[in-house]
Amino acid sequence: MSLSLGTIIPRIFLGHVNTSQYDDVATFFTLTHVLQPRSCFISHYKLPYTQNLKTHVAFVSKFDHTCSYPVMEEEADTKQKKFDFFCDPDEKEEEYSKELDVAVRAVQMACSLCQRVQDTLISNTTRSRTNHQVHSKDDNSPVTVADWSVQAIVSWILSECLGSENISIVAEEDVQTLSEANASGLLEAVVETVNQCLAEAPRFGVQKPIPALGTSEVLEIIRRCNSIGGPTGRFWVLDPVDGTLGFVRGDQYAVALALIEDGEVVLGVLGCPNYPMRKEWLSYHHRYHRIISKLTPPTSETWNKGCVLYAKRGSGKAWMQPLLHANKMFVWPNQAKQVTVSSIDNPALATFCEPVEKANSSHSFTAGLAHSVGLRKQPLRVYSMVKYAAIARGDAEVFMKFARAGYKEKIWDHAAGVIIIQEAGGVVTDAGGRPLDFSKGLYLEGLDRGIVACSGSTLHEKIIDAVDASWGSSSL
Ligand SMILES: Nc1ncnc2c1ncn2[C@@H]1O[C@H](COP(=O)(O)OS(=O)(=O)O)[C@@H](OP(=O)(O)O)[C@H]1O
Ligand SMILES: [Mg+2]
Repeated sequence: MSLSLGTIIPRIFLGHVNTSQYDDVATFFTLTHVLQPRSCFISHYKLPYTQNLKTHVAFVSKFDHTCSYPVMEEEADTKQKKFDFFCDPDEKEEEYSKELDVAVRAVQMACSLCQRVQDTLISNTTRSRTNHQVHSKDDNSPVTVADWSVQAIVSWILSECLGSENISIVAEEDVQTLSEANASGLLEAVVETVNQCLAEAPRFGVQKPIPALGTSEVLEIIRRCNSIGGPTGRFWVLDPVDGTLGFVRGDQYAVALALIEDGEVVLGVLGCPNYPMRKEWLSYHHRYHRIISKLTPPTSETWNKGCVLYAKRGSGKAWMQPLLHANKMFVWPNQAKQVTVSSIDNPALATFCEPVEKANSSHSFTAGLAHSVGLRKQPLRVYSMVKYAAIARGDAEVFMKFARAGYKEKIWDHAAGVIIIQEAGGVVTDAGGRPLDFSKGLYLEGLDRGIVACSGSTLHEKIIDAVDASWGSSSL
């Protein structure tokens, strides 16, 4: 077993630790009754130990709490017994805990990075923004320093904390633009943004890189997020800045990270840095919220705008944390509260949300559906996966998206949001009522017409029936 940042140590462990990357070779003895829960993370590259073979001291840490524990020597014939203990049924509950913990910290850091970049973007003039900070992709959608920088830091944190040999990531950005000869200014800005963010890592309980990352390392950590997904194995899915249009306009956007195993989403983490303190403000452009926040500054005790939502498959629970305040230390679970979907099932009282851009979803088709099922309120048009967050938090009841024919939905635009809604008690399917299929590579292949997410099955069934009834006469 070789140790690195993020190595998991069973509470009961017998064996030798190969620390060949360091000066010493440590003999590692059983860690008996030392940790609750039964696993911990090594947060120091160096594992100090005494020369005394009977009483070793391991410095272990579950991110924030660095402690030292006496380690007792064990007899070799107890090995099997210890192994059985390690595989007890409680282990199930621990499944993906380490991944979730790391993913939430990564998304918290990403949100902090994005807030900084968005503040700079909207305070700069339109001219300088166009020239330096916002770029167009081949499909004319915008991409910013924040997209590449978030991809870099998430890639770095997952690899450092979970072991790079196990990390496979599907993510939205590639390094083509950054690698072009005329992109040196942009690349420099990305490297600076990445290092500025990672310098803050200890506040989030993550070790920072020493020395800071160089240009080629930053390019490499972005580039290696080039997995293509598929039906088997484990891979992460990242949308570094979902709703980039909302982001550059100073409005809503999200950071979305999910873990997929054998084609199923098993973890979802969704950062919504501009989620307002009051749900009614979702329907206003974010600049109103900025003005209001300035008039009534939040105290450290109140829930500021912005949150991170997360859920583990099969837990039946979804959670929400506030973003970490400046100068505060992240201590798990960082004031997390459970969230559940709304109990409203009367369409007349329900709120439905949809994409802001009518190019992304037919507003006229959803208006017809809304009318036929009796949804009476104005649609809530919000950029990005913040719509999924609104359903999971109980702030809206329905989300519908009907893209133009031929558009293929990407897995990173939905994975994190889908599992969070499902674990919060809601339902998400395609317009034929079938689950979204994350096992077919980068796209939601086979998606039937559109996506319908609801707080409950009553509303969901009504909408699915209405789609069938009106599809033939639609122009989609
Ligand atoms: N033509 C078309 N049709 C459907 N969907 C599209 C289309 N073009 C882009 N996209 C994807 O939509 C993501 C933006 O989120 P939304 O779909 O919620 O739209 S909106 O931003 O609120 O208008 C957006 O995510 P980001 O690229 O991360 O911003 C895209 O992946
Ligand atoms: Mg997206």
